[in-house]
Amino acid sequence: MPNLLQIQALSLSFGGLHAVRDVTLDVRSDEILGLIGPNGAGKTSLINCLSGLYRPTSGQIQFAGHDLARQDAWRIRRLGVSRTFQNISLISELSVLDNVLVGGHSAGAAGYWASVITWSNRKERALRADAIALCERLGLADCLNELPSELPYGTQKRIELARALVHRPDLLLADEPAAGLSHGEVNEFGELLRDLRQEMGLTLILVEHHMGLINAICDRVAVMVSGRLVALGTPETIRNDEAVRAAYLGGAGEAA
Ligand SMILES: Nc1ncnc2c1ncn2[C@@H]1O[C@H](COP(=O)(O)OP(=O)(O)OP(=O)(O)O)[C@@H](O)[C@H]1O
Repeated sequence: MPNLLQIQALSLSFGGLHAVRDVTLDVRSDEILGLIGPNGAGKTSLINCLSGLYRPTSGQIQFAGHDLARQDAWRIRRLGVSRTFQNISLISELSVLDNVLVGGHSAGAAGYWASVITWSNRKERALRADAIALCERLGLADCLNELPSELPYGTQKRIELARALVHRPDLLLADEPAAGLSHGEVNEFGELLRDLRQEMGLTLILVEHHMGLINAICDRVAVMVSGRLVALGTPETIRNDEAVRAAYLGGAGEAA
């Protein structure tokens, strides 16, 4: 499989704190790559660099022929990279459908309001139809007009996922999507991600502490410790890697 994303010698520092240290990593088209590591290992910081929320201190990020390392977040999103956040960030005053539509609008160059003014009605209608179809696919058809806060947590997670997928990204960065879900919901969510990868031709980077989910759906797993990439391989290889077990799996990661 060709590489969709190439991360080369990427580092990010906050003053003297090295959150990401010299990470080099290729992500293949259509793969699900798990990103694991203890708390504070730098997983979210790496994702934040990929999505343009943080500017890396040094290094390169090549995505489908574009250099992302010094791009603004909205431009990265328009190039086809989307993300979900550790903490659900839905807009409580908007309905489920409007929350999802905001995801489609924010892929525009100047953000939601400018695009509301400039988008043609035809594009608006197409986006709306697309958002409704996606909501139906994610099991949200019955709650399109409800407020997210009145819905169960697992449903809110699916709304967030719909919002990230509505502009049809090529790469989805999912930051702890299983956090807070029950055992059954985690399994369902994993199956959904795997199916969506197939249906939408998605490539996924999945930051997760839930090892059951990582083992169930990831093609490869990357392990970060103290900002560094310390191992990369199939879930089975990573499970049996002594150094990884010592650094991580024997500690925080075993719980899930
Ligand atoms: N904006 C920031 N300013 C200062 N330090 C930060 C900032 N963001 C992250 N850090 C620090 O960078 C390090 C890596 O944090 P990061 O959140 O990337 O780790 P993580 O692997 O995602 O952890 P967790 O699994 O707990 O989410 C931590 O020491 C954290 O405190």
